[in-house]
Amino acid sequence: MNATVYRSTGSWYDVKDETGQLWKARIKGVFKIEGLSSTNPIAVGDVVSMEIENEDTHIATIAGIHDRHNYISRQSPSHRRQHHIVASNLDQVLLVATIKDPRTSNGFMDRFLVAAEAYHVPAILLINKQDAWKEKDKAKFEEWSAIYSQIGYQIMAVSVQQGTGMDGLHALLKNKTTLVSGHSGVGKSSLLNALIPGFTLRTKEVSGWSGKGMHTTTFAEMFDLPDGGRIIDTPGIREFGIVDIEREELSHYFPEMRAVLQECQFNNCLHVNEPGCAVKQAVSDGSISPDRFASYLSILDTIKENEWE
Ligand SMILES: Nc1nc2c(ncn2[C@@H]2O[C@H](COP(=O)(O)OP(=O)(O)OP(=O)(O)O)[C@@H](O)[C@H]2O)c(=O)[nH]1
Ligand SMILES: [Zn+2]
Repeated sequence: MNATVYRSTGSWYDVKDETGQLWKARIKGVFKIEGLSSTNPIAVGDVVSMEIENEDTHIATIAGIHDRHNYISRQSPSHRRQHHIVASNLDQVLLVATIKDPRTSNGFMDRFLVAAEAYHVPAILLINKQDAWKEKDKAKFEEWSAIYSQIGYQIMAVSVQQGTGMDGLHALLKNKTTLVSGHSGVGKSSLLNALIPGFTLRTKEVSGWSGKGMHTTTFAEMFDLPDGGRIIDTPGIREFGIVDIEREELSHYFPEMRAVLQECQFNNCLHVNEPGCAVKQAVSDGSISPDRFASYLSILDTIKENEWE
């Protein structure tokens, strides 16, 4: 029987079978996913084949894993050469961001988009707290909207608190598996509460009193949407690592640069100060946003640093 992984807590997984029944499952045997050394053999979103161990207690064994369409991983903090798979089989990733209180930086959004490109997952930018915008904030949204929609990203404004823009969001999420991300304070919890019935309850249930304080789970968790579709929450994960990107390939993850870089004079052009650079030309004639180019240079810099570590 096939089942989908909804939650992972160490060696146990919550899986849902095709009839919608939940099971507590553990792995039988050894899993090795070729070409990738990961700290977790199974991740949220994985489709597994499951064998029932105990019908009454709903305990099952995971006997195999189906090929992943895609996945998002990050570098393991303790083992730099190993990856931790955050989630798999995603239709899209959604970044919750804000223009004020707090202001999400362009750099942060662009790093998210580069990661999404590198993992081949479509990305959506959801700009929350529209209700709090003054004229200059509206202007900022218009500016972002022009930049990002022109290069092919969905960007939309909402107020989770007031419910504005939520119809459009529901339409985007319907029947899709969407991983939701965002830094602290942007209203991600408020959003998930609005989308997922019982979200607060579920979160409380997985947290516990450890003696040192409430510990909240840092595992990704998947939830069903009432109208079809699934949401993956990644508590505690602030940013996906841009793992394994070479300096020479970074510009391929900026769609607007990808479109012109064949015209650079040198085919290994990094678009920094090489002569005959089509990307720099596009920045100066206004067809590539200077903010996006600044993000490119700043990410390029961090890749340079990594090489020396
Ligand atoms: N004005 C306004 N405030 C909002 C909106 N959505 C959420 N907030 C507020 O923003 C603050 C942060 O919201 P949370 O939902 O806790 O944000 P979070 O991103 O989960 O943040 P952490 O819990 O720190 O990870 C709260 O005070 C919310 O009431 C909105 O649409 N408009
Ligand atoms: Zn160039």
